[in-house]
Amino acid sequence: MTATRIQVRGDSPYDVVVGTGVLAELATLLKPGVRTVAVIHPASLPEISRPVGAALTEAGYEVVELPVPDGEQAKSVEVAAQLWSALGRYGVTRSDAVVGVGGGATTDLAGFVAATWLRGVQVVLVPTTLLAMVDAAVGGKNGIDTPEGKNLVGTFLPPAGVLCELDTLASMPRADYVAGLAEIIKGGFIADPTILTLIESDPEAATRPDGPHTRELIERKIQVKADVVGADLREAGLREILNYGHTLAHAIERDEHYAIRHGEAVAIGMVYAAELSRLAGRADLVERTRTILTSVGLPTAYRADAWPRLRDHMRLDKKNRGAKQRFVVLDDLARPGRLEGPAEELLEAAYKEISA
Ligand SMILES: NC(=O)c1ccc[n+]([C@@H]2O[C@H](COP(=O)([O-])OP(=O)(O)OC[C@H]3O[C@@H](n4cnc5c(N)ncnc54)[C@H](O)[C@@H]3O)[C@@H](O)[C@H]2O)c1
Ligand SMILES: O=C(O)C(=O)C[C@@H](O)[C@H](O)[C@H](O)COP(=O)(O)O
Ligand SMILES: [Zn+2]
Repeated sequence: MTATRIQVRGDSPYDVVVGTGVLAELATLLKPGVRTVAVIHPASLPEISRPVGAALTEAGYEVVELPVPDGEQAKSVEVAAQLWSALGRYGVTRSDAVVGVGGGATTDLAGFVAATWLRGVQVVLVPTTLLAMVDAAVGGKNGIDTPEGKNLVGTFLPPAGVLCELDTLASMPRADYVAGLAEIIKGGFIADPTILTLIESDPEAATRPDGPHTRELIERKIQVKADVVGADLREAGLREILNYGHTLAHAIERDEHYAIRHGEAVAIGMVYAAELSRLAGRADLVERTRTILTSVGLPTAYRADAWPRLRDHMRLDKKNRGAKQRFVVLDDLARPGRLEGPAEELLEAAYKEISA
C-alpha cells in the first residue's frame, strides 16, 4: 500500500509518513549533512529497532545504538544524563541526528535529549505503538518526569520527520494497543466526530491492528494533531485542546507511580472532563464517552479514596495559571472550551461520578 504523507505546518514544517513497508523512507526525512545517527530505542525491542539501524547503515550513516529502559522508566533525568554522556563519547555534533524508535515514552525522551544536546540537534521519530503514532511522536512536545509529576521538564522541538511503519503494530500487546485508542477517541471528541462513528460502528474491530478502519483512524487522528500543532506549537492557546482529559489523567499516573498506561489514565480523565462539562452546564457527552470507552475495553472509573491526593497532584498541571486551576471541557461535540477556576465542590462532585 502506498505511503500517506501528512504535513505538519509551522515555522519548521515536516512530514508524518504513514504506511506499510515504509522504512526505506527514513533516510529521506533526515536533513542533509548528517554523518552520525544516534538511535535511541528500548533495550527490550531489539527486533523492532534493528531494521531501523540497518536501514540507516544501508543509507550510508554511521549508526550508534543507544538502548534505554522500557516505557515510562526511561523518562527520567538519570536516563537523559546517560544519553548526554553517550552522545559526547560518540562525538555527535550539531550536524548529526537523533532517531527515536519506540512507544511514546521513548519518543518523548529522544525528543528531549535531541532538544537539549548542544542546545538542539535534529530528531526523527519512528513511533512503534498506536499511541505514539497518533499522538506522542507528532507535534514536537517532549519531556521527562520528575518525582513531583508527569512531563514536568521538557521542550518544544518539532521533529525533522515522523515515520509510522504500520507493520510494527502487529506485535503490540492488546492492552497497549487499546490504550492508544484513548488518544484517538480524544481526537474524535475534540475535533473529528467521524472517528467516533467509525469506532462505534464496530468497536471490536477498532481494537485490532488489522481492523478495517485502522489506517483511517490513525490518519484522521494524526491530521487532528497536525492541524492543531501546526497552528500553535507552543501551546499559547489552541493546543490546550489536545490536553482534554489529561488534567486528571496525569494525576492518576502519578498516583499509580506510572504503573497505569497513559492511555488508560486518559480514558478515565476524559470521563471526568465530560462530567465536569455536564455539571458546569456545558455539553453533556457523558454517556457517549463512557459507552465508547467501555466498548473498546478502556477504564472509566477510579478509586474513590484517591480524590484528596489527585486534587493535590492537579495543582501542578501546566494549564494552571497561578492558583487558578484550568480544564479543557466540551461546549459541544468537537467544540472544546475552557473551565477556569471551578469551585472545589464542582471538582469533587465530578469525581464522585467517576469513583469506583
Ligand atoms: N509528547 C506528546 O505529545 C505525547 C502525547 C501522548 C503521550 N505521550 C507520552 O507517551 C507515553 C505513552 O506512550 P505509549 O502508550 O506508546 O507507551 P510506552 O512508550 O510506554 O510503550 C508501551 C509498551 O509497548 C512496548 N512497545 C513499543 N512498541 C512496541 C511494538 N511495536 N510491539 C510490542 N511492544 C511495543 C514498549 O516497550 C512498552 O513496554 C507517555 O509517557 C505519555 O506521556 C506524549
Ligand atoms: O500534544 C499535546 O499538546 C498534548 O497535550 C497531547 C497529550 O496527549 C500528551 O499526553 C502530552 O504529552 C501532554 O502534555 P503535557 O503538557 O500535559 O505534559
Ligand atoms: Zn496524552
